[in-house]
Amino acid sequence: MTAKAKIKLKVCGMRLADNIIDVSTFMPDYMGFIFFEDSPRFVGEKFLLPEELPATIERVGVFVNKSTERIMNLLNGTGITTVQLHGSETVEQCLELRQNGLEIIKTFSIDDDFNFEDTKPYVDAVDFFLFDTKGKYYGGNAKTFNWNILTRYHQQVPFFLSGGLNEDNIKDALLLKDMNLYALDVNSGVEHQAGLKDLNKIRAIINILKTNS
Ligand SMILES: O=C(O)c1ccccc1N[C@@H]1O[C@H](COP(=O)(O)O)[C@@H](O)[C@H]1O
Repeated sequence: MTAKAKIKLKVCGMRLADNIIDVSTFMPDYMGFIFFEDSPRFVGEKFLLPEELPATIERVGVFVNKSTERIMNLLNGTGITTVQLHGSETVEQCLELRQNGLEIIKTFSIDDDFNFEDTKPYVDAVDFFLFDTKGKYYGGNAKTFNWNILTRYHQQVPFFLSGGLNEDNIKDALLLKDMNLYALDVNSGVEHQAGLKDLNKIRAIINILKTNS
């Protein structure tokens, strides 16, 4: 019998060097950096990661409807090799970015009417899906969706779960682990203010993950 893999943690929306280093002491599996100008968590045009950031923490660039050329330019010199595509990016663009050596996380915004057939064309073009709550904003809506909808998911591609995750609901999110859940993605639910993460909330989440997965 093979042991089930531990559910991974991604802390997204990081932008301030000191806060990045402080959060890195908890060793989340992934950290996300938002390259979307309209977000309060936008990292800015000339973003560079602090050199002290441990190499074992995977870095993810989050983009919304940017061209491949623009994504490659923005990532140049950052060392980021995974992208989270959080808009209506096509299968063709996912393949193109893969050909440029990037790992692909493709987001789908979920509401009660979401049809998981829409994810099928992407199966061979991405590494992971990310299921986030459909809301007013592209991301960072701070709301959960009805996770029961995931029973309709075909489970071919491992997925990140996001949308309003926090220390009060993360234990329930872990109950999805038999559905090809790969990682939990926290953002606004662990903040003092947009882009500034609360270390106590991160610590609480790490402890819940340690004792429940
Ligand atoms: O956080 C943002 O401002 C943002 C803007 C544009 C695209 C994605 C964004 N964040 C992503 O949204 C989800 C859910 O966040 P939350 O937990 O509901 O705050 C998460 O994957 C972030 O990466």
